[in-house]
Amino acid sequence: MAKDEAKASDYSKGLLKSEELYKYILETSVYPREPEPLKELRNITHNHPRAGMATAPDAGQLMEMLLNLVNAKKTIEVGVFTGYSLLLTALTLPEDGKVIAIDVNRDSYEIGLPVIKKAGVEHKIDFRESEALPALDELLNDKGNEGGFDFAFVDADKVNYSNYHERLMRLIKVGGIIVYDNTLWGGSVAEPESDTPEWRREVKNATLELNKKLSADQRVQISHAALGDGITICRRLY
Ligand SMILES: C[S@@+](CC[C@H](N)C(=O)[O-])C[C@H]1O[C@@H](n2cnc3c(N)ncnc32)[C@H](O)[C@@H]1O
Repeated sequence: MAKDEAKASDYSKGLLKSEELYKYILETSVYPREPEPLKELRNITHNHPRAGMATAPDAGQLMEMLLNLVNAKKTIEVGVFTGYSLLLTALTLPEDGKVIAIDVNRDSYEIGLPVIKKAGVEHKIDFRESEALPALDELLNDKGNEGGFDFAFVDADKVNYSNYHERLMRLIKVGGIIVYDNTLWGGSVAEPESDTPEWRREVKNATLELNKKLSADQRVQISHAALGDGITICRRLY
């Protein structure tokens, strides 16, 4: 199989009406423009038993554009795994840009680290092995960090997204962007309770709550996009 041919597992996150359509998007618009280091990291991650956790490449492509649109220089990432979205961020930031990357698990970050080093962008990454809540609170302890970030990407434990939102709303500047991943949770948000297996329900309910909260939050402009597993883009208005 050619390196850029979409693999069966690439479709699992797609919320489109057919796998063919998702394959078409990936092969026409995403893979041909995906930087080489990201391809390499995606291929390494493909063999990981939890490969499905990596950010979908089509969502990544939009994220790259958003980073560019806000001229992001200082960003926060919550949930790194092997580093697909982190490497994408580091490649997009200017030479003097910085991403604070938070994850409880350093081991998976180290799987992608050789690719990050080879790409020459490790100096832009401040990796913090920590639970996200205390790490964000630590950032907030320094008043100078309030409104000090241009962009945040949240892709960790879904049940805490509401808590992350309140902290990130203080850390992100007015006009800055927060992106939440998995806000359609495999499509389960729109299915009857009885169709959702027990193990998915806690996150489904947390996602339903988050989506209502973001919709009602007048401090942000939002776009709930059916990309990857669903992403919600929030732009801080005040
Ligand atoms: C879906 S993966 C992130 C995928 C990543 N964005 C990528 O592109 O590959 C979720 C990550 O969140 C981390 N995580 C889960 N709960 C966390 C928490 N409470 N605080 C910090 N990280 C957490 C996990 O260790 C895991 O690496």
